[in-house]
Amino acid sequence: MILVLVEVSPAGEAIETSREAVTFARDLSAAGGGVPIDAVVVGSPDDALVKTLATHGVRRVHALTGPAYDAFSGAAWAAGLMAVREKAGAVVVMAAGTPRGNEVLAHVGARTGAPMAANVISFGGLSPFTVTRQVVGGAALEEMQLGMRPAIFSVAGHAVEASAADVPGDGELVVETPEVADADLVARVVSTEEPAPDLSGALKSARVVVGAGRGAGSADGFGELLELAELLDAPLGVSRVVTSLGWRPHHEQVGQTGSRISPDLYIPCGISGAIQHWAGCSSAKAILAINSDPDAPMVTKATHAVIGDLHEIVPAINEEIRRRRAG
Ligand SMILES: Cc1cc2nc3c(=O)[nH]c(=O)nc-3n(C[C@H](O)[C@H](O)[C@H](O)COP(=O)(O)OP(=O)(O)OC[C@H]3O[C@@H](n4cnc5c(N)ncnc54)[C@H](O)[C@@H]3O)c2cc1C
Repeated sequence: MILVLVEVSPAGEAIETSREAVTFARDLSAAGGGVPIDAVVVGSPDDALVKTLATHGVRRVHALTGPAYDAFSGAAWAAGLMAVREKAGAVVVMAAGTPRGNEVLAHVGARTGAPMAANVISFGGLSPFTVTRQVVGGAALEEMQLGMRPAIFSVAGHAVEASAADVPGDGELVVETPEVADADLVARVVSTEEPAPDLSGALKSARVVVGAGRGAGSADGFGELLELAELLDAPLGVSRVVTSLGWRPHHEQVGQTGSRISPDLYIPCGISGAIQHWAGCSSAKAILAINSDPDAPMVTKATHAVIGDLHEIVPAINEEIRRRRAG
């Protein structure tokens, strides 16, 4: 049996990436000759959720209930998943590659001693059980063999498109109340708050983005860069160093842990082009790098580059734009 942890939204629906994981499980099931797929959800699912999972091919929906499951705890969810797995004999344990999915599966891996592959995008065969997964924030792919059972892996978001099965599953609801040790409840969510409003929208959809990195020099070093951004009607996008130092707000960050941008023109000034920054800007159609180091990765990858001090080059560009517009 293939066991898939399905995360449920506050509205009581299976989240899209979990439905993608179930869709991925169907391919595995077919490769294994029709291995049944069971889902584990935390809490009491309503009929609509059970029906949705059945539509996606799920045979049984195991609902983990009890006070231990009132709030998220990676260890407690893993204990529940393990209890269902031992009772029902799963050979594969999966989840969506969300922060929670990866955390819970890491606990399952630690408890079983089996390796866990995070953010898998495809599987290459059952013997040996081989998967391909994203590493370095999606910048590289790695092939991994999962020789032990259960095979444990999470599915990277949007690696497959969630879809209904040709033949729906039975969708039988099984209520589970597994024992959870006190030690598994030590780290659990005690309160939640609404996320801050997403202010990065302009950055993600901009045609031109002016970038600024450590080369700006200090929190006071952004004057001419902001001026260039205003002249080009472009938002400012910055590196993580800049946000970590508190020079600019986090919603301006570009990269693996910031916004992914795809403008017609990106103008990174004083940004080295570390792989985590590149992950967020590599879709730019053209890059004009301004940097004092001719060997900086951003310079070597750029469409065009100006080598020198940004505090001299950017004011000169601003001046030229103003002069041409005045003319
Ligand atoms: C898990 C993880 C996630 C991360 N996520 C992100 C992310 O989302 N986004 C991100 O940006 N980083 C991210 N990082 C950090 C990343 O590895 C780099 O440390 C960061 O991008 C470097 O920022 P920087 O280019 O501004 O600084 P530096 O690497 O220090 O580069 C500064 C550049 O400025 C140039 N320079 C200096 N002075 C001048 C001047 N006067 N004029 C012109 N050029 C000048 C230098 O030649 C150099 O190329 C992440 C790191 C980790 C480990």
